[in-house]
Amino acid sequence: MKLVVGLGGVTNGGKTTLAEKLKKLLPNCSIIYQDDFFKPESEVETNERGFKQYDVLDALYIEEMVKSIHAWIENPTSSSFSTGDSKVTHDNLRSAQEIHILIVEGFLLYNYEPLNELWNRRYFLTLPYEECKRRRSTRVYQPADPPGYFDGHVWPMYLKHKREFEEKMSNIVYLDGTESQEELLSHMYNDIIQELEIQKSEQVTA
Ligand SMILES: Nc1ncnc2c1ncn2[C@@H]1O[C@H](COP(=O)(O)OP(=O)(O)OP(=O)(O)O)[C@@H](O)[C@H]1O
Ligand SMILES: NC(=O)c1ccc[n+]([C@@H]2O[C@H](CO)[C@@H](O)[C@H]2O)c1
Repeated sequence: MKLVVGLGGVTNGGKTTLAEKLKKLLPNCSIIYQDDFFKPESEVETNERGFKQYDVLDALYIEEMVKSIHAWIENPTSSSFSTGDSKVTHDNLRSAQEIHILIVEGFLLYNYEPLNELWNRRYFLTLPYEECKRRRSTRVYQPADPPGYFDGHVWPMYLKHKREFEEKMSNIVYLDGTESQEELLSHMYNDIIQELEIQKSEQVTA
């Protein structure tokens, strides 16, 4: 059984932290990081205000990411998807060897149509503007955010993309990024376990 999980959400919402904690708990769990598919700086466009356009699909080799997801679906045990040591704690997950879970984490997952048929479950981490801006100001990207970048590019693009996918899809599980890491972990873990149980019962009845 394979489960492809989208963990989307706002920048600095805690996606990487949460994905890595989940991987330790879930059986045969791999992660694909959308940030690994950014184009080099020289290929990212600059707008008339001098802002590099990083928070748009065009800044990413998104087709390569789609290929990586397909490669995992074809062969989830391949060595290019490290699964680490998981501790299967849930009693009902007896046949853990047969379960393979892929978490794809990224800030722009639900605005690219070819990806939308791949998700078994979609999550989306949110933060209020102030908290997002505060967390982002403590991070150093390569290249670093120039002054005014958050208000002039990052946040408006976040709102635009969120509005666009919300017009088209409704089955998204929202996670409040201001909750503690433990709360977020247990929320998402329990939800994934439930989803696995549903898939298992569907397999039995099929
Ligand atoms: N639940 C939480 N509560 C408070 N702070 C958190 C929480 N989860 C993560 N953080 C902190 O927020 C910052 C961003 O976390 P993380 O790198 O996991 O986010 P991200 O969504 O992957 O970010 P990005 O994709 O923009 O790089 C880090 O400093 C992290 O320690
Ligand atoms: N990884 C990169 O190349 C890079 C460079 C500049 C900015 N970013 C930011 O990463 C966030 C997504 O995690 C986006 O908000 C980008 O602005 C990434």
